[in-house]
Amino acid sequence: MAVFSLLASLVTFVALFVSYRVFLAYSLRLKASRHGCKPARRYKHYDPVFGLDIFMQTGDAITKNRFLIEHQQRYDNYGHTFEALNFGSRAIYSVHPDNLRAVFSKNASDWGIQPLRLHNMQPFCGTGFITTDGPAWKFSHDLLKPGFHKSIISDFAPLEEHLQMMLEQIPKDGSKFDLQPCIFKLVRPFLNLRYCTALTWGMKYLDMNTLFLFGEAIGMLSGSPPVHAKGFLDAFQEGFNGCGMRIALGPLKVLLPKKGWLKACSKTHDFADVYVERALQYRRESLTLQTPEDRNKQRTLLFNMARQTDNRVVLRDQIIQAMMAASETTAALISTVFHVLSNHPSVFTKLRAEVLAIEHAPLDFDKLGRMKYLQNVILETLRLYPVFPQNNRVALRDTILPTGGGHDGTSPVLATAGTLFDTCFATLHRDKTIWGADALEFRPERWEGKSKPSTFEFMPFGTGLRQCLGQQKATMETSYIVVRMLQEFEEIKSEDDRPWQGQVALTAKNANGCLISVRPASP
Ligand code: HEM
Repeated sequence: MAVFSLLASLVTFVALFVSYRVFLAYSLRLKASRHGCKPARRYKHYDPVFGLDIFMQTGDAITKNRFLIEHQQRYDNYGHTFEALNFGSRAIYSVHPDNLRAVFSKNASDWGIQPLRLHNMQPFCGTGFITTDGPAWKFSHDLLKPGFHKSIISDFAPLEEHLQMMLEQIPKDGSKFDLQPCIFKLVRPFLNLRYCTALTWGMKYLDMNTLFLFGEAIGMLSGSPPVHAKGFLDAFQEGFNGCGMRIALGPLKVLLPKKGWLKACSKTHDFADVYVERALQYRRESLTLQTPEDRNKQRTLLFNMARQTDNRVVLRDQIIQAMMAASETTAALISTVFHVLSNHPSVFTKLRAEVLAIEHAPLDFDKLGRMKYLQNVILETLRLYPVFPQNNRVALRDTILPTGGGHDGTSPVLATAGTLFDTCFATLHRDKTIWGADALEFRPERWEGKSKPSTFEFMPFGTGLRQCLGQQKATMETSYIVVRMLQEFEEIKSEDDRPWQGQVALTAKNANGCLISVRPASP
């Protein structure tokens, strides 16, 4: 009797569940047809159940530095918008500006990142602007924002100091060298100390971003890291990579070993806690901090957050996430600018003329900002080689993308809650329907005309509420380094015939480095 009643309950449950699913499917279809929605073109999967083939192809493309090419080919084959399976769930791939407007701006509250990231990244970096949506994101954003004020990020003195050390070491006899690792040491937040000590030239242990983030170049200038930083660099990298792997592997992440990763997370926390304690101490003493050195301590991003909260976990989470956001970004941009300049002598000559015209007067934000050709070179570099080439969101509720559906790809597309939206800025920025027939050419002059691309046609720093807070800092530091290098060298020549090949982790840089030779400016 008990078995019978158990069976009956089970059957009722299954019937209710099936009816609910049917009702859901029906109401969704109704909603879709009411808005004229049609499905987008379907990716032809070999695995039609989970779509593991696309996952494997993407992994293979990453290891062969063909990730961006693979994406471009998919869009060439399927058009601006298509759908595919993502571990059995639905994913919509789109580089259509109207869809980007919907996802990043108009209907941005329908889309988020928390369901994708928080559970995968929390042990490493907790809750912050990278891992949350809604009020939690807003809280983090508001904490960070004051730390990016122009008055804080416009001091180029530390950058010049580090640049001088690099300049001393650059071979000036016309021999070829790789500028990329050198630049990465200049502005990269975290240096692999083992790698740096192995280099015979370049600036040792320098770090612009850690200075900005928490006020210390982690032992780089002295050549030995402080005790609390021992092992930190490896731990941070392992923790960060572990987050990326967990997101990429989706449900397969259970296969990843956890113990080592958690240890790396904990090591990263211990390191960050040291700076959090210091920032809180400055907060307590802030009224008595009077000297210029003290005021410098107050210019860090962490101190600016500690002014607003004394919650240690909040501060730790934010500063680790800020380290992640800053990681390799400016360095990748600077290094790519030199790649293009060394490969385009006429651009180099034109830019150098602009640089020489300002003579050696001190450089500041306004002066650099007014150098039109310089800014156009940077924009054009970000167009063809965006540092963040790809981005994604997940639908938090049922919502509609304005285009991409039906045979001609112009009907709206229904995205049900949980649908992944994936876009590729590298493809968007090379779209001939937006940029014209010469879209693949590096031509800074294209930015001189009156008609500028819309925010949804060119978005190297993202757009909408989550737009990059470090944009001005990154572009001004890049401007500064480029101007100073062109003051120092009258020729920067490429020593590499290979094209730029995107090595994509979170950011993209040239897999082949930046092999150049230089000729110092005649006195
Ligand atoms: C060339 C350099 C850089 C590029 C191309 C870049 C790009 C981006 C992009 C595309 C986003 C939006 C992410 C999204 O919508 O999901 C973003 C957000 C952000 N970036 Fe950058 N970034 C750069 C440098 C930096 C630097 C140096 C910092 C300094 C710490 C920084 C801090 C941030 C922050 C805090 C956010 C999140 C803003 C928010 O959600 O409120 N970025 N960045």
